[in-house]
Amino acid sequence: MAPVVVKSGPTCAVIALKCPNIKVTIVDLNQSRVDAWNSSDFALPIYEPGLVDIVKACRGRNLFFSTDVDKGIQEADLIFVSVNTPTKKSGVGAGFAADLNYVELATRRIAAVATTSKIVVEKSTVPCRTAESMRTILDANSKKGCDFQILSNPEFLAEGTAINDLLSPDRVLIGSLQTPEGRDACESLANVYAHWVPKERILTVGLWSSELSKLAANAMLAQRISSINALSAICEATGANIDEVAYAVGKDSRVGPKFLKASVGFGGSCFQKDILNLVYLSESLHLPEVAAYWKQVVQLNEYQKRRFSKRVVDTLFNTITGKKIAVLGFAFKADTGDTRESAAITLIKHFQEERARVVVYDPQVVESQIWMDLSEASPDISLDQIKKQVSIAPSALEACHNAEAIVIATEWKEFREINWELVYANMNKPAFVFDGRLLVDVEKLKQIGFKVMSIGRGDTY
Ligand SMILES: NC(=O)C1=CN([C@@H]2O[C@H](COP(=O)(O)OP(=O)(O)OC[C@H]3O[C@@H](n4cnc5c(N)ncnc54)[C@H](O)[C@@H]3O)[C@@H](O)[C@H]2O)C=CC1
Ligand SMILES: O=C(O)[C@H]1O[C@H](OP(=O)(O)OP(=O)(O)OC[C@H]2O[C@@H](n3ccc(=O)[nH]c3=O)[C@H](O)[C@@H]2O)[C@H](O)[C@@H](O)[C@@H]1O
Repeated sequence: MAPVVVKSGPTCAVIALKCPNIKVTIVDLNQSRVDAWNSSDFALPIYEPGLVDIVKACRGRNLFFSTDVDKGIQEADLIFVSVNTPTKKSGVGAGFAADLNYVELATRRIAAVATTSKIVVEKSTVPCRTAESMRTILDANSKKGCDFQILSNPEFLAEGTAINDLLSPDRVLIGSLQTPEGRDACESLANVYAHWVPKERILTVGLWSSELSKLAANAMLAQRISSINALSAICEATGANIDEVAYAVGKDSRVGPKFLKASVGFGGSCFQKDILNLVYLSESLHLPEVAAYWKQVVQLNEYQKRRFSKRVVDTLFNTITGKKIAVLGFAFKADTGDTRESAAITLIKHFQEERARVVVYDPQVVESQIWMDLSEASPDISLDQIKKQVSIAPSALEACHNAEAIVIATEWKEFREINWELVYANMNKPAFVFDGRLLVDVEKLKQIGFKVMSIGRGDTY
């Protein structure tokens, strides 16, 4: 069997690793990304722990990367469509609905060039019933004798832990039409995963349930973070400690301990996008109360970021104008170079508005990405103007030099291991640490002399 993949590097690299008898070709229109996947020094387009070893083991054996989309489609029996589905920026549903243009274009291309029957797998996160639109396009445009079966197979990996998530998934979900042909297609895909995933973890359901389950899973994960972040505000006002509250609540097996870490706000390319998508779906279905419920998860997240920035300003004697603030971390979480919807972008924008001087350090995010994100966040300000206020440091130590305050925006492990005595010696006094990730040892830093403010702790100053 020869699946071809429209994008989705980590997933398909793991399929190639675990299924040496399957030829996997990842096709992407983006030449520079494909060049990076094929680069001789394995400088891959994304940073993901463990990925490079898999690509080293499989590339050229049964894993190939190409921009020749048409050839990839023609050779494949199984096609994963994993193109981007961002939030629409204009037109009907702008700011909420998913932009399905890339999915539609990829589907039309499959219909146009396929000369044999295929199983087309919807891997992108999409609104409920998108598979129906894909089937309509394929049926209306296919050649005689070409039959297309559409499956939904949502991706549940998280960035930074993608390889582990893929190697030992909690579940693999496959949705299909409940027709004999639909069930056969479902079994073919299940057989691919069965190379390494225990059978009881491969769940097969109807198409629409599968599509909705993906949005539901992300919405419920993000809802837990907004719930704990809402409680963090109460902790700060009362002297309770959010880590202790999360621990106590998470011990109830009905709640569970995961995804209860209070933070400066969730980021990443999917949580906000997928919840807004769910909000739009609910509104389209004339369910305004349901829409309002999910919308609040995103609104609370915005509030959390604003609340944190305000606490910085309030604590620094109500003004940060001209003060140097070191922002440690720019990625939306640790162990990734991805910055999409990162809380750091919003915080820096707030600090810019207060006319502070900001120095950023992140161990993985490249400089050009930081400048691009900050420019996009402040479209009315030129990059030259931004660079007068913001600079990028090559290490955490240098970022903190002569700063009045440190803001921890990403939970990189190396920030836990900083030489805090040295950092303190080189800072202006009083030296403040604002921990947006509950990362530092508060007591240790206080002993050194720092004034420490943690999310969800009112007693740490
Ligand atoms: N990034 C993640 O960790 C996860 C992403 N997802 C979902 O997977 C989908 C893809 O997400 P990302 O990989 O983050 O997006 P991305 O924006 O990083 O990559 C999408 C790629 O698709 C390519 N592309 C677009 N149209 C194409 C076409 N017609 N033919 C060939 N290539 C085409 C683009 O050049 C781009 O490189 C989204 O629906 C997202 O919600 C789901 C779970 C996890
Ligand atoms: O659809 C997707 O794209 C993916 O979205 C998330 O994965 P991801 O965004 O990569 O990373 P998460 O670990 O979920 O973190 C998201 C954000 O929440 C924050 N977070 C996470 C957990 C927590 O307890 N507290 C918290 O603030 C993280 O720092 C990060 O900013 C989901 O966890 C994946 O299951 C899903 O496949």
